[in-house]
Amino acid sequence: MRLTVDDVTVHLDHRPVVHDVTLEVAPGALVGLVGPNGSGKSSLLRAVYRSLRPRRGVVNVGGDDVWRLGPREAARRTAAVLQERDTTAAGLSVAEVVTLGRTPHHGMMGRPGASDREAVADSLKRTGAEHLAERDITGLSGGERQRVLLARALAQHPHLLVLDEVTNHLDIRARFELLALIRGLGVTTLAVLHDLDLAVRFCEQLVVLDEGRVHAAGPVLDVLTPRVMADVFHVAARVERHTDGVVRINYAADPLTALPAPHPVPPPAPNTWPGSGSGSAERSAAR
Ligand SMILES: Nc1ncnc2c1ncn2[C@@H]1O[C@H](COP(=O)(O)OP(=O)(O)OP(=O)(O)O)[C@@H](O)[C@H]1O
Repeated sequence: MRLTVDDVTVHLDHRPVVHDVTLEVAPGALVGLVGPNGSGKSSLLRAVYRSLRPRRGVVNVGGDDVWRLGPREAARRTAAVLQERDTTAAGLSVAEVVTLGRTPHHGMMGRPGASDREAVADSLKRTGAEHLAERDITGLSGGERQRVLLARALAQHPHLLVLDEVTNHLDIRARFELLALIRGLGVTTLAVLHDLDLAVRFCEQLVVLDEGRVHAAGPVLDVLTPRVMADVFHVAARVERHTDGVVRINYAADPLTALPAPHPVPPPAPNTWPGSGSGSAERSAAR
């Protein structure tokens, strides 16, 4: 399903923190929502997953304004994975936590049936968390826990997934694994990502928020120009597609002042490190 956010303004504490934001996520696409601290990313996301009512504007999922749907119908469409440590699940097994994702389908009082058990098993499998099913949720590592929370969201069978900094606190391998998993899901996803290096690698499209407004939106290479890197993120960097096809950020030697060279500098050839012996070969060749 398609997500459209149309002219949304969000107030917190009687002041606007998100101003007139319009954006779109095509069905099945993964769009990264990036921006500096305090730019309004989480507040905008809250308006999308129906936790903070916008002062103005419309959030539309699959053709319906989510703020006009009942909470249960909205929960059937949208699942959120957030960065906060969710203590409501303390004492539950992983399988029980993932089963909570089925609540919008069978209701608070309803008992999970065969289709719910199937959905739980399937989402544990898709997230590689089957082996954790009987573990207590509180005893998991940060990476394991994020997988389980993603499994709970998938068990909801959402049409839209919203993710708020789900890679925080994960080690580098776990970050790559989680984002590769999310990208492979094929579910329409809007993800707040703090780590720009991961955002450019895994998202085809980005929305850059700055001071609550959309500063730029579109394909990564069009959006993260040196100008935007400087004006919004206040660092000197170029975002480039390297010869291996991967988009990477090339930061200046001193990212706080100078721009890097226009093209990535190739890494030194093997055996040219000081003391490796080939330096002397080079020197003799130069003689
Ligand atoms: N509960 C609140 N009450 C009042 N102001 C808030 C509240 N939560 C956030 N804000 C303010 O709203 C603005 C946007 O905050 P928000 O958390 O949406 O930004 P963010 O881009 O997600 O930030 P970060 O990258 O630091 O997580 C900030 O100025 C913040 O101080």
